[in-house]
Amino acid sequence: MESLQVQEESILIEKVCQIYEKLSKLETLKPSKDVDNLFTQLVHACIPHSSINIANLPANIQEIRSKLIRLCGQAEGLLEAHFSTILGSFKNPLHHLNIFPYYSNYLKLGRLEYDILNQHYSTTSETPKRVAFVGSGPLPFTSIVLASYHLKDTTFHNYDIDSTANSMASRLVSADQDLSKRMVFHTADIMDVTDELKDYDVIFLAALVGMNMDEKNKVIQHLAKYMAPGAILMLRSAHGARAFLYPVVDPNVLHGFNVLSIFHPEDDVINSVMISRKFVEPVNIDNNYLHLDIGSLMASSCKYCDIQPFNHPLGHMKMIDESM
Ligand SMILES: C[S@@+](CC[C@H](N)C(=O)[O-])C[C@H]1O[C@@H](n2cnc3c(N)ncnc32)[C@H](O)[C@@H]1O
Repeated sequence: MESLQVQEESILIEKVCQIYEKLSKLETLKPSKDVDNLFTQLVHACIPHSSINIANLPANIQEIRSKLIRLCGQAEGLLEAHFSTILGSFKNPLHHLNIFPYYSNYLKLGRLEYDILNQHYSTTSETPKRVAFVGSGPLPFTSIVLASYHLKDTTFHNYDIDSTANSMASRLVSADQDLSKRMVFHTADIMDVTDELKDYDVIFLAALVGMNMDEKNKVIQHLAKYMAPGAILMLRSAHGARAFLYPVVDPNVLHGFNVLSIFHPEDDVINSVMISRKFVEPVNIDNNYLHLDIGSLMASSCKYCDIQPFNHPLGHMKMIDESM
């Protein structure tokens, strides 16, 4: 690695550790000038470094990273609850969403996720009718943005383990004729939700559900078990130094799914977007049933990892899934 890059990365790591030290000493992570200032510094420090490979960092930095991700998750939850409370005081909260400082980021992320979903969802012009968002929180902006601007006939089922988050979230849409009917809220740990998961054409998994690799993989394997064959799983991950802020989803552990593409934004959208499709029915090859597990055969690069299947050894396999 170039010495300049090594130098830049050690400056970044020094800065991240300094910010972590200050955040970890704060009484509370509720929105305040100090908290906002520290997180703004953290985001501005991380965004430019998309080439750093977090997996190569030493154990002590990895430990700081996993603690920092939890602090970021806590602060995000408190920030969303704070603004959801303010928005809930308006007659129609949906007319005031832009008071949230990162609303434009959600508009961009929603557009990005919609475009990627649109590209892979289906060769026919149909759109998903039932979408679940897992980890919707007190400010379910992704569901609101998709329902308002992109998927106007789709019903959104929002799952959150926290009943307070759900009552705050449902308050935001209750005054709206359309969204009050198309936004449903379920209070549950997603790990306890089983059969109903097969009812969804698309499931979004929030970045903050599963705060480390093990927890994230447990949720993904649970979804793999209960989702309908061919249904789409949209995941939020992180790339480069953005992985100091959010958990990373490793495409190679998505057993049960074909990873169709991964997009790493270069602008101020923090999350990477990964789209995958649950395996279709087993394919009968000369009477030996075989699950289509080409995920592990996939080649992937970085930047825009539009994962293309190799000419895999079973090339003669009849693909039920038209998008292969
Ligand atoms: C604060 S929101 C933030 C969503 C954020 N925009 C994202 O993409 O992650 C994350 C929510 O996930 C919820 N959550 C965490 N683990 C969960 C689980 N196992 N089942 C359902 N909801 C969960 C938390 O209660 C929290 O409200």
